[in-house]
Amino acid sequence: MATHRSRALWSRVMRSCRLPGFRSSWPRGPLGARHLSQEKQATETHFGFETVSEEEKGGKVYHVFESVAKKYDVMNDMMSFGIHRIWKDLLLSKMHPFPGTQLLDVAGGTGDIAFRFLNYVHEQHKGKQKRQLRAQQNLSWEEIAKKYQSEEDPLGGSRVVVCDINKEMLKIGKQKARAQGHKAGLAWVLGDAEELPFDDDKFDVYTIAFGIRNVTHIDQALQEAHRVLKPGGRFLCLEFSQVNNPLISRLYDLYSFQVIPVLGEVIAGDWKSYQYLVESIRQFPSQEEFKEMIEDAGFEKVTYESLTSGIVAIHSGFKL
Ligand SMILES: COc1cc(O)cc(C/C=C(\C)CC/C=C(\C)CC/C=C(\C)CC/C=C(\C)CC/C=C(\C)CC/C=C(\C)CC/C=C(\C)CC/C=C(\C)CC/C=C(\C)CCC=C(C)C)c1O
Ligand SMILES: C[S@@+](CC[C@H](N)C(=O)[O-])C[C@H]1O[C@@H](n2cnc3c(N)ncnc32)[C@H](O)[C@@H]1O
Repeated sequence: MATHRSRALWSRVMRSCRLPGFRSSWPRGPLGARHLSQEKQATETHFGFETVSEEEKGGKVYHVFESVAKKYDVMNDMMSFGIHRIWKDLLLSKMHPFPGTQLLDVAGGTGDIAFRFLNYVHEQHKGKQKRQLRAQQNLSWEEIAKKYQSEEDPLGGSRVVVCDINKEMLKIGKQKARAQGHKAGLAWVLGDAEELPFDDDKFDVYTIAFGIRNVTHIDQALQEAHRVLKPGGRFLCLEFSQVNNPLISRLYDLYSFQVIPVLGEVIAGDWKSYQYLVESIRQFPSQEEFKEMIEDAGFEKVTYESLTSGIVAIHSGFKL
């Protein structure tokens, strides 16, 4: 059994070695449309390096996340050596939510961004409470104790809605929320980024972390982000991007194609989903191309910051 498994693994490693080594020769662009004839562009898209119909793609993406949900968090720590945590923390520092912020985290999966948000606003609120108490000089110890124990909202009115298309990812997210003691200020909604189940002008911030790459019509998801944000609201996206240092790019490619699917097989028993992950990263537009797409959806003051040599980037835009 073990021999069969390791032989199968090895044959997959060898097959993956035949993949092109340089990103510049791979099809790029949000629809991977470079090789498609004009009349096919409306109905065909890519799923990793595979060309599939637009109708097929959603189901395939659903299957990937249904399959990886249970091992999703451990895989992220293993693949990125924990670096994905730093990227997510940086997204929160960039957001720097104000008291009362209403956040929508789309493709929120197992809740990493939402939990960071809740911890951030909780700490912020505690800090504010302490400063207020220090400023009130003549309080008795009873009054101080009462203020600490008061039923006041510990989040200062901030709320987060996690929206994801995948039931299994949300299920794991809810389990994590219970384990981490998050109850208040958090809602889970099953929904599609391309057709959000929310009214217009509802949220102060929209985040999407490692999600938009998986959406079939990225332009539609961006328009939906714009629709549900209040005027003055902010769009923030953390996503894989283009590495600009040639040496790091070469090592990263080697690591991506030779190591990540192997980790996927060994840890999650799922080579294909992790092959899809690395291929989908190569299909996603560069920092500048994605910036243009965000502007096309109506966002203004669009900027981005590349992190870890451009392995990922955080894009930001405002609905003005
Ligand atoms: C299905 O869809 C998904 C599933 C998911 O679970 C998650 C997602 C969404 C994704 C995330 C939330 C984040 C996931 C993170 C990543 C995909 C990885 C990002 C990668 C990094 C941060 C590491 C960057 C790596 C490099 C810059 C390349 C450096 C690489 C090397 C020195 C090794 C070169 C590799 C080879 C020569 C290939 C053969 C090597 C071996 C067989 C030995 C293996 C060696 C190691 C394991 C050690 C490698 C050491 C490093 C990579 C050190 C890196 C340190 C820094 C970058 C500071 C989702 O959509
Ligand atoms: C790589 S995970 C990211 C999860 C989380 N944001 C994080 O940073 O760990 C991608 C998520 O996107 C979700 N997703 C894919 N297509 C979607 C769509 N059309 N609408 C909403 N969520 C989608 C998947 O179900 C999955 O949970």
